[in-house]
Amino acid sequence: MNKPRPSKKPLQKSRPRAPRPEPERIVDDGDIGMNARLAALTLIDAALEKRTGFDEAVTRSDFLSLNDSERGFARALAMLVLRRLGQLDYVIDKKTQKAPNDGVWALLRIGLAQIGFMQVPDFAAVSTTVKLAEREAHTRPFKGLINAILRSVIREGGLNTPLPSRLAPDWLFQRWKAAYGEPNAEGIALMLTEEPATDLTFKTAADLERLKDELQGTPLGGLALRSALRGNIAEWAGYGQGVWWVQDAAASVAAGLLGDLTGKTAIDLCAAPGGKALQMIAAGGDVIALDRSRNRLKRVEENLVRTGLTAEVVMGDAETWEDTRQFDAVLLDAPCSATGTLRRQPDVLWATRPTDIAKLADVQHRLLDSASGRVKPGGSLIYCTCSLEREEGETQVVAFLRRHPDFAIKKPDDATVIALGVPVESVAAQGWLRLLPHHRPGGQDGFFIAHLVRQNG
Ligand SMILES: C[S@@+](CC[C@H](N)C(=O)[O-])C[C@H]1O[C@@H](n2cnc3c(N)ncnc32)[C@H](O)[C@@H]1O
Repeated sequence: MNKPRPSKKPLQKSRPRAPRPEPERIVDDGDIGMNARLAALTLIDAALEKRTGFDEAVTRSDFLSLNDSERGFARALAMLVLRRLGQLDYVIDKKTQKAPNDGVWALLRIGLAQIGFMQVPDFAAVSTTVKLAEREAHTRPFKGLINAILRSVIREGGLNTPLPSRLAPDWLFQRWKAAYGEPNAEGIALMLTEEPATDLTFKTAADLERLKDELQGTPLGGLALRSALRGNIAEWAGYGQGVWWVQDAAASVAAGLLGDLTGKTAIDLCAAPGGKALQMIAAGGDVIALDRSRNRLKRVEENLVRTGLTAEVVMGDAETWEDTRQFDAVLLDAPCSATGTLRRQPDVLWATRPTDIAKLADVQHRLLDSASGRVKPGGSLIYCTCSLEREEGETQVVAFLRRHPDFAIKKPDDATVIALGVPVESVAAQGWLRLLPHHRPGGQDGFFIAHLVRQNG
């Protein structure tokens, strides 16, 4: 099993224990049982193995053969472990003299997560974890140890909270510290433990105004609204009418920078599932939504049908797509490490390796070069990634401007920043936006966004 657990090095001093957080919504007194917990262990293993591991594991037949409540519980437990991995590993590290084997470590993680953060009675969390330990030869001898550790945490009233630097993978924390300074790195790492709210982007301001109370929403600027609702979004007001779609507030800024696109042509070169393309259409643009993934393009089609918006949908590779048209607006929301989505995808954060960032930066470089040729003179190129890594943002744009002196950065003016609800600390002196997850109260996806304009002539 591939796991980023800490070594037995001297521990940092812990902070005072935080109040016990709100438990997850799924309740289990042990009835959901062993299958769900075994499935959670499998999901966690898969998630730590590779970046797409979690998403693949939830579509496998063994997972799908579970009943609804087992699947729900397994998913919630696995996600919770991944969100709290740094904290859980910190506690296990503190409670053990010698690092236990991988199987014992994995069981302790799920046992502690249930005790610390789920509405599972403590006795059920302990007994199911011990029963799982009985099943395997390499964990059976450690039943007593598991029982003792879980009970000691219960006696202490919950889990100790480590310093923020222990919440995220150390190598990423060190990068963030080097890029943005320690307080920002800590702010980012703390966001990992937050369950994000659902942000919606509206077709029109009138729709947002009409539905904001029913959706228990807080307007975030532009056409974005943060809803306090939970549960099935298909049952929320306005979903059936297609007047909004789910999109993080920070993500909505990228297309928002293009403003009114009436009478203009636009292309989203990496369009699926379509959030930014829908925004460009709603802003009046004549839009092409291009993506190389047939499956993901189905989501674009579904979103277009539901919202009643229209675009030319094209399956193709943005780098090599042979089409000589040039556009008033080109949006490149490039494939990236997605470290900025840590609140929504903690699994991706733990499975990312430094080599992934270098490989993705190379792809982004090529996509940017190709995208530049598709911009009309005087037109706009929006480059964005939901990554916190400079190689996928700042460094990329600085190098691009050196290769393409016919482009310049357009810094958003104050009125645009205010209208789109961009936190002021997210606007860099160089003119690009570096939206960090903790810049917005309640959090947001981390994004890098640059508006590049091709000079005329
Ligand atoms: C970050 S997502 C895009 C999100 C989208 N812009 C939105 O707002 O909903 C990146 C997308 O890029 C697509 N992609 C990756 N490499 C590509 C390529 N070379 N050409 C076209 N699409 C690509 C992926 O299939 C994925 O759908």
